Amino acid sequence: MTPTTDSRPLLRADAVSRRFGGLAAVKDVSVDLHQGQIHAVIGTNGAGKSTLINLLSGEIPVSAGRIELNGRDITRLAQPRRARHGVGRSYQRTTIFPSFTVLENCRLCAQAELQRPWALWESAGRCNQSLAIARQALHDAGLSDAASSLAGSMSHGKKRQLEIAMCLATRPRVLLLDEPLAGMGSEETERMLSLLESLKKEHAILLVEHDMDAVFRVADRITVMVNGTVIASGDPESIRSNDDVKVAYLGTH
Ligand SMILES: Nc1ncnc2c1ncn2[C@@H]1O[C@H](COP(=O)(O)OP(=O)(O)OP(=O)(O)O)[C@@H](O)[C@H]1O
Repeated sequence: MTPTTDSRPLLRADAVSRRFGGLAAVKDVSVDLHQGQIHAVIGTNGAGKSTLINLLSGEIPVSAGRIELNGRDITRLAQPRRARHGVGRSYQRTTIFPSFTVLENCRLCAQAELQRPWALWESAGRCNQSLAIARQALHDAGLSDAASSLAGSMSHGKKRQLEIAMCLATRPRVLLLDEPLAGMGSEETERMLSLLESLKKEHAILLVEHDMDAVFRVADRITVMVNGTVIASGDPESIRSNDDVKVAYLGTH
């Protein structure tokens, strides 16, 4: 069920901006992420979408604006602390450890979140808590059957699924997903879209994605960025019929 917009957002960005020298990569952008919703951010190359994710995840600091998680100001928290408070992210490029098994990849993420860095390399069997979390993450990401496969030997689509599982192993409440469908075939895309639909029940999801068919199918809300600014935000129907969006992004009148 899609929540009403007056329910409290899990993550809220209020007029965030980020400059790189003379370039305003993100300008006064506000977005709300609610549990039960997929909020897609679309825009042309260089529009500022990945920078926005980096600002929300804490990878880079804002130049201006405020970010709240569940009503709490997290603007000044660095990425590791935001992650511990429930902000998880995936990256545009695959970030798995290819020579480890699928389960080990997830266990390392779970262990990092449990803050036992001194135990990072101990055998999986001895670390029951992180192992249980990792197995749950694999289950939620639909990868239980691949637990003992070498991560590097899997298909591109399964690797992207593993990245989601690794993110889930940090037990986030918010998922910031940067192009999870990139490079996928149609079958892999379908599997990922079903996964996103099931994950939104328990999470607030921000989806940056270039595959417009997919975005318009799964998004509950869409924000359109051009040159660092938001030109439109609303439900998919209102975005599809928005004249500014048609001209600036979809390329039609
Ligand atoms: N670390 C950085 N230093 C300087 N400029 C940057 C940095 N990161 C991003 N930019 C610039 O900020 C602008 C926005 O980049 P960003 O990667 O956020 O766009 P995007 O919408 O994610 O693009 P794409 O769809 O191609 O991934 C671009 O002009 C980019 O060159």
